[in-house]
Amino acid sequence: MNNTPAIQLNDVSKKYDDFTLDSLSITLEKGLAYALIGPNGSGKSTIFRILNGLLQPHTGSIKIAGLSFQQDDYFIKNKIGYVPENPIDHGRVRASEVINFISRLYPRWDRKLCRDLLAQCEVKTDKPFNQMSKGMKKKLSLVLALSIRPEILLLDEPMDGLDFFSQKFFTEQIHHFLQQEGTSVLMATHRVEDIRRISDVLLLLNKGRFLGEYEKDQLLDNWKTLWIEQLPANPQKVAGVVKWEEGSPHRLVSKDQHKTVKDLTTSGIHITRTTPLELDEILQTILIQDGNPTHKSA
Ligand SMILES: Nc1ncnc2c1ncn2[C@@H]1O[C@H](COP(=O)(O)OP(=O)(O)OP(=O)(O)O)[C@@H](O)[C@H]1O
Repeated sequence: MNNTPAIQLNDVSKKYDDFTLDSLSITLEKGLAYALIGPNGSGKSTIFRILNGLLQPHTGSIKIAGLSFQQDDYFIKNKIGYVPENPIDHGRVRASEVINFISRLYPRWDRKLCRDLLAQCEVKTDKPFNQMSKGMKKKLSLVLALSIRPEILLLDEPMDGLDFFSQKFFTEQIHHFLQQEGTSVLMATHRVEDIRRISDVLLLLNKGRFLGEYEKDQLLDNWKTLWIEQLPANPQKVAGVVKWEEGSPHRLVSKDQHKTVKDLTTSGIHITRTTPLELDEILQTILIQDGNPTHKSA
């Protein structure tokens, strides 16, 4: 089996007047789904454009399936299915002509898959592109990206503008590619449902700075809310505690429930209840606090 990573970024940086993508080094393993998460303007689309070869970084090196753009631009582009945040504007050209044109650029183009996907998600191809609705354009963009039978799917807000049925339909298609075709996925999204349904690993970014990678299931297992009647003298010193709120009972949020339980038990503090945390609260806490415990009074 080929274990070459899907994507490797080493010390990649990009500078605009008021924004710097700061020395990003990450490795994305083959066959996994990664969610790129960060507030508006944190650099997600910039990373996608760099990965597509549309934007040159100021420093660093990029490998896609072990290949670099300098040596293998053509081979790399054949491997990537890209859904941009805003679909490319094809003006008055009909969707059928767009499909025809794109199909000739990709050697692995799957004509039957394209036809089936278009029929199932009800995209009509006889309309000029600029007369299609926002959701229809996004669906066409997804169908095109999947029909090239990509090794790597780069999805920038893929569900933005889609109705519920289409969201479900394309989530299933992405799962199919992940599980049956070994495709690797990198998806930028602000939607917690998409992170929950599609991703294995979360990559967190804030203001151009990479905060770290987290396995989604581990995050949900480790982060818990612990309810206690008696507050420790120094809650910030209890292992794993990232924030606490005074109340009756007091609420402790732990990023490592086992360590926190052990510490509290050693101090003789009784935990009345342990409850799960929503993924959005976990992500928000990591993004806002950047590792520093916070406290809310009653
Ligand atoms: N061509 C450009 N010239 C100057 N600044 C740019 C350019 N493109 C992006 N930026 C800036 O880079 C920063 C990151 O933008 P980017 O689009 O990568 O963020 P994002 O995380 O995708 O945001 P969002 O979640 O809102 O889509 C922003 O401050 C943006 O204004």
